[in-house]
Amino acid sequence: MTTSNHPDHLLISHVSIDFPTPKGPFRALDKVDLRIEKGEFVSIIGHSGCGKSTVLNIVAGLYKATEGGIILDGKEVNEPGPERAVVFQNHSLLPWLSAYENVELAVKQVFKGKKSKAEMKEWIEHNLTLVHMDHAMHKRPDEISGGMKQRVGIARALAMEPQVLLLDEPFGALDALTRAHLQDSMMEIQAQLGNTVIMITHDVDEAVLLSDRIVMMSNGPAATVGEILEVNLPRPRNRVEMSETPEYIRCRHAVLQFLYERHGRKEASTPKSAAAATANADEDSEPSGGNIVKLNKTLVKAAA
Ligand SMILES: Nc1ncnc2c1ncn2[C@@H]1O[C@H](COP(=O)(O)OP(=O)(O)OP(=O)(O)O)[C@@H](O)[C@H]1O
Repeated sequence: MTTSNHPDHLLISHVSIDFPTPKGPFRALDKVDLRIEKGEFVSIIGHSGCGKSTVLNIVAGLYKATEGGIILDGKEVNEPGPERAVVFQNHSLLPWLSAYENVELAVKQVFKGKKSKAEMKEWIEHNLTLVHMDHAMHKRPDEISGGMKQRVGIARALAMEPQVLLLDEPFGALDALTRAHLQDSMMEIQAQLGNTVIMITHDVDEAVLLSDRIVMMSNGPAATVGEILEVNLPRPRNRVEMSETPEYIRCRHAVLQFLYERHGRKEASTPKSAAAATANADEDSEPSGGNIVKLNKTLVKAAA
C-alpha cells in the first residue's frame, strides 16, 4: 500500500442514503465509513443491488447523501468535479466523435485557458498513448472494439488529471482476454501516475489482482461496509506468478467466504460453499438489463 502523510485523502464519512419510493423512503446505504489514502487502489465488491454504484455515485457527486458526506483533501464535495473522473462499464463515448475528439472534449473542459492548443494536443495524444490507443486515435467508436472503447474512456478520464479515478465495473462487459489486458494496463498506469482508484467489481480475481484493499459490502437494504481485506501482494503483480502464492489464495478465499458463506444472498435457493462458488460474484445477479437502465439513469443525471 502506498504510504502517505495524508491518511485521510478521501474520507467517506457516515454516508447513508434514502431513495424516495412510492412506499416511502428506501434506505439503500447505512453509515458507510471508509478512509482512503492517496495513491491507494480500493475495490468494492458485494452482491448485486447492495449499493456499490450508489457509493461511487455519491463520491462522484452524482447522488447526494441523506446523511454524512465525502471529504477530499479536507474539503467536502457534493457535486461532480474533474478531480473525480468516472469510467462506466459501458463506454460513454460520443459516437460521432473520434477517440481523439472524445478525449479532447474532456481536456477542453478542464484545461481551457490553462493549456495552449499545442499543449492540449500533446496531452490528448499522451493519454491515448498511455492506454495503447495511439494507433487508432482518429477512429470513431463504431470502428473500434469494445476493449478499445473502454481504453478511450479510461484515457478520457485520465486526461482530466483526476485525483481520484472512479471505475464502475470498467471491464465487466469485456471478454476474458481483453479484460486481462486492460487490467494489466490499469496496473501499469496506476504505478506510473499514482492515482487514487476506487473500482467496483463483481470479479474476485480482478479485485485481488488489482487492489491494495478490498471493501466487502453487506447485502442491502441499509447496506454498509462488512469487512475490509488488505491485499499484501508485492507490486508489480504478474497474474500467472501470483495466482498460486499463499497470499493470493488467502485473499481470494476470504472474499469468497464473505460473499457466499457469511453474506450469501437470502433468495438463493441452494446455499453455496465458498469452494463451490465461482469466483464471479455476479453469478447471482440480476439480468444485465438492470445495469443498463441504471447506467442510463446515471448518464442522464451526469449530463443534466
Ligand atoms: N435512483 C434510485 N432510486 C431508487 N432506488 C435506487 C436508485 N438507485 C439505486 N437504487 C436502489 O439502491 C440499491 C443499491 O443499488 P446499486 O445500483 O447501488 O447496487 P449495486 O451494488 O451497484 O448493484 P449491481 O451490482 O447490480 O450494479 C438497490 O436496491 C437499487 O434498487
